[in-house]
Amino acid sequence: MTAHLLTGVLPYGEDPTDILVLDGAIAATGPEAAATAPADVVRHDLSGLVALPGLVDIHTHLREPGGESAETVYSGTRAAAVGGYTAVFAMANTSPVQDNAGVVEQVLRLGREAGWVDVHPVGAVSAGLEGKHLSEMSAMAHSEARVRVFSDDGKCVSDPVLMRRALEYVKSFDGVIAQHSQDPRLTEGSQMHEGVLSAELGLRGWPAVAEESIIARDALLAGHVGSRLHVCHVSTAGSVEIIRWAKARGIDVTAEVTPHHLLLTDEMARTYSPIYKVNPPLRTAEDVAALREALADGTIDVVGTDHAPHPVEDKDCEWQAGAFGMTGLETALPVLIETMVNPGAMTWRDLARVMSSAPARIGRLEDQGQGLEVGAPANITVLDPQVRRTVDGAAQWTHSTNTPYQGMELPGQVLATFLHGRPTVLEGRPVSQEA
Ligand SMILES: NC(=O)N[C@@H](CC(=O)O)C(=O)O
Ligand SMILES: [Zn+2]
Ligand SMILES: [Zn+2]
Repeated sequence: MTAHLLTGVLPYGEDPTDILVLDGAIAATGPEAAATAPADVVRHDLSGLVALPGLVDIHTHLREPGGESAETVYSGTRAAAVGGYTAVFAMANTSPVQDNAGVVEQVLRLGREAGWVDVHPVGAVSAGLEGKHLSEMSAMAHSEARVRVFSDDGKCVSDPVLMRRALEYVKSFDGVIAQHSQDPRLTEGSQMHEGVLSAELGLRGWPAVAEESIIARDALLAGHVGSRLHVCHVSTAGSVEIIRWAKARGIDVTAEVTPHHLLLTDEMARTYSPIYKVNPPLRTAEDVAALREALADGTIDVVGTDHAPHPVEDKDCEWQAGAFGMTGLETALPVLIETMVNPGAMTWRDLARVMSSAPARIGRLEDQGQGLEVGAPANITVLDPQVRRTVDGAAQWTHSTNTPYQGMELPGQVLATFLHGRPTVLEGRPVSQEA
């Protein structure tokens, strides 16, 4: 395997050093890196650029099988690599659903063939995402895909008995239930955040309580059975309070926030453009402030993109008819720099925690999220935090164009990504994996 020498990088934005990548691992840093490099090492001058451990996305929709008009495993994982990711958890709401060993192994294989990032299929909680009976959880856990994260994401596991059983069941293989917290009865026909603005715009509201009541219930259930709960895409200040309370009680709960909920508000609905239609909906400025604070203080553990590509026809329509979801893999890091790092709310080390090590731990990954120490697997992303770029959906690598940041200027660009010692991105562009 080719050796790579990354010269002049700033690990976690700190002191400059060289990093030697050899046989898929970080072999040496500092003066030793160049001194011990083999003669045929490939040198990359990355002076002054920030190096972070490869990012891990706990919440990605790759859409394959079944949704190839929006994304494929290939296009989605290539977009992930360009965004600085080295691993993604692929959500189960595909067609057929990832609710058995055969489908999760198919997604695993497609991910390996593509070679852009490590793909970890999420298993559905219920058969067919129907919320009635448990899926083949154990078969998925013990399959080659080694599934540890289970979710009906897109739908809420609303039946408390089924949720309790799922929480109990995953304990035997150290799994976690990742819940899409949305009470279905309280959100029938909902279009946007329920508040002053939904009344003004005449769009049916999605109340905060529909999220918060499910989180409270699930936290109590997880505590009761002594299991692990992960809360997907937390979007309200009230949810943050409940999670803080649950953690203080010692309940094993982790929480995730999306980049879009850290930056955008329900005000975007004034455009009536379904590009801003997402589940859970964009909330108020007060909610955004509470989410940022919770991410900084550790109440919210991770950033998950909830990358949700949709074909043009499902977004180029009136609000009511539009699909829920927005793309996010190629803009997550820029949005986090804009909302958390540049304002001084988080350091690069904090960012590495919420975008790499914590999601790897929640998903029980062994070869991701270990940092930039000698001996760690060489999963590395190198970015220029100074450059500012205007987002253009048509120029992104994802197959879909439903980015909510179209035309916005955001800081930061990933210039290089290394996956197990092999470059997947150089000079900001994907490196052909054909060789
Ligand atoms: N976030 C969304 O608005 N949509 C997601 C489903 C989900 O994450 O709940 C999708 O699959 O399109
Ligand atoms: Zn969801
Ligand atoms: Zn999702």
